[in-house]
Amino acid sequence: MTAPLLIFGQTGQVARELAQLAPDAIFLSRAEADLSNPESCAKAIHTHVPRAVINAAAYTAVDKAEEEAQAQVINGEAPATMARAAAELGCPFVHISTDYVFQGHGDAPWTPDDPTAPQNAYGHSKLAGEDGIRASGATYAILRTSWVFSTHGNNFLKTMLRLSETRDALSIVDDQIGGPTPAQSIAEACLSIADQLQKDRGKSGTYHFSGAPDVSWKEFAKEIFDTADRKVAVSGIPTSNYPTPATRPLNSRLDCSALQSTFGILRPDWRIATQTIIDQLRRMGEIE
Ligand SMILES: NC(=O)C1=CN([C@@H]2O[C@H](COP(=O)(O)OP(=O)(O)OC[C@H]3O[C@@H](n4cnc5c(N)ncnc54)[C@H](OP(=O)(O)O)[C@@H]3O)[C@@H](O)[C@H]2O)C=CC1
Ligand SMILES: Cc1cn([C@H]2C[C@H](O)[C@@H](COP(=O)(O)OP(=O)(O)O[C@H]3O[C@@H](C)C(=O)[C@@H](O)[C@H]3O)O2)c(=O)[nH]c1=O
Ligand SMILES: [Mg+2]
Repeated sequence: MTAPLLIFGQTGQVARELAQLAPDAIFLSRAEADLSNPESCAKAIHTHVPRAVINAAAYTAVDKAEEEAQAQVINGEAPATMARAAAELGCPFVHISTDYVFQGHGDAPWTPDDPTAPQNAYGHSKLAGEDGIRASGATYAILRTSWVFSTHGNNFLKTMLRLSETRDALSIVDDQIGGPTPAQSIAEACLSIADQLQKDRGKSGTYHFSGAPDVSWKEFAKEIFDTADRKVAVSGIPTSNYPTPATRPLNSRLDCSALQSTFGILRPDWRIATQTIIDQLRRMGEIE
């Protein structure tokens, strides 16, 4: 019998897509492994002796993270502790990180080696997790992605569809640019990376992965409304006109070429997934 694939997270956007693609994997809920108790996560890895570990759990409420110390433990300490346990067993560790580790100046796509400078507490917590994993001694892949959306959970696409039920005009920031990324594509990438790392530990490292083309949140919103046949007038506003507790980077473009050359994984066109997800939400009766 081959050892199982062990996945932290069960209810999140990426975790649910992983469950579709890898039904035989073991998925750990918060009750089974609570990331606010990192040792419980290390223990789970030692109990299951997996062939690889994927961490799809995280604290993702960006504004709330500004005042919740828990985010630092869940995103910072837990992944580092998991990676050390994986190193002890010699199994690869695949982890998802974020564009929010970057400062966000300029307009060039960030490469994996570019200097990081998070602008908010969530970004700091995710960078701490990355640093801990890189220092763990594990064979690892840190996959930085951005603007994740799917039929499940909380995401910008679902927020826009919800707002369109009651609003005929919306103001959306048009000076934050990035790549919306379907959760399903991230799940596919994580599974392929886990398999490839098992065969070739030399691929260990930090990589970028986001949907193409890069757009502003306003352009993403417009595509969502066009695709779902919603009549909403969208006007672009600068970030300064949409104050939030957490500062977001303006330039979230990610250079994904290293992932392509090392793992053969291409950027997905997020417009195709937008159509697919809206069709699915209709079939599920969640939208008209
Ligand atoms: N969402 C986005 O736009 C982006 C996400 N990312 C990263 O991608 C990864 C996946 O994100 P996504 O799928 O959107 O996340 P979601 O917010 O959809 O899901 C988060 C998951 O983490 C679990 N979780 C949260 N806290 C704990 C805890 N203390 N112990 C155990 N499990 C916990 C949640 O479980 P429960 O249901 O019990 O709360 C849930 O299953 C994360 O690492 C995130 O940082 C990167 C860039 C963009
Ligand atoms: C609802 C709304 C949002 N916005 C803006 C606010 C923000 O800049 C942008 C997106 O809003 P959100 O709250 O979805 O963004 P946010 O939760 O910050 O999304 C981020 O989540 C974390 C987990 C990540 O790692 C990032 O990659 C990114 O996806 O849209 C408007 O301009 N008008 C609106 O009516
Ligand atoms: Mg959010």
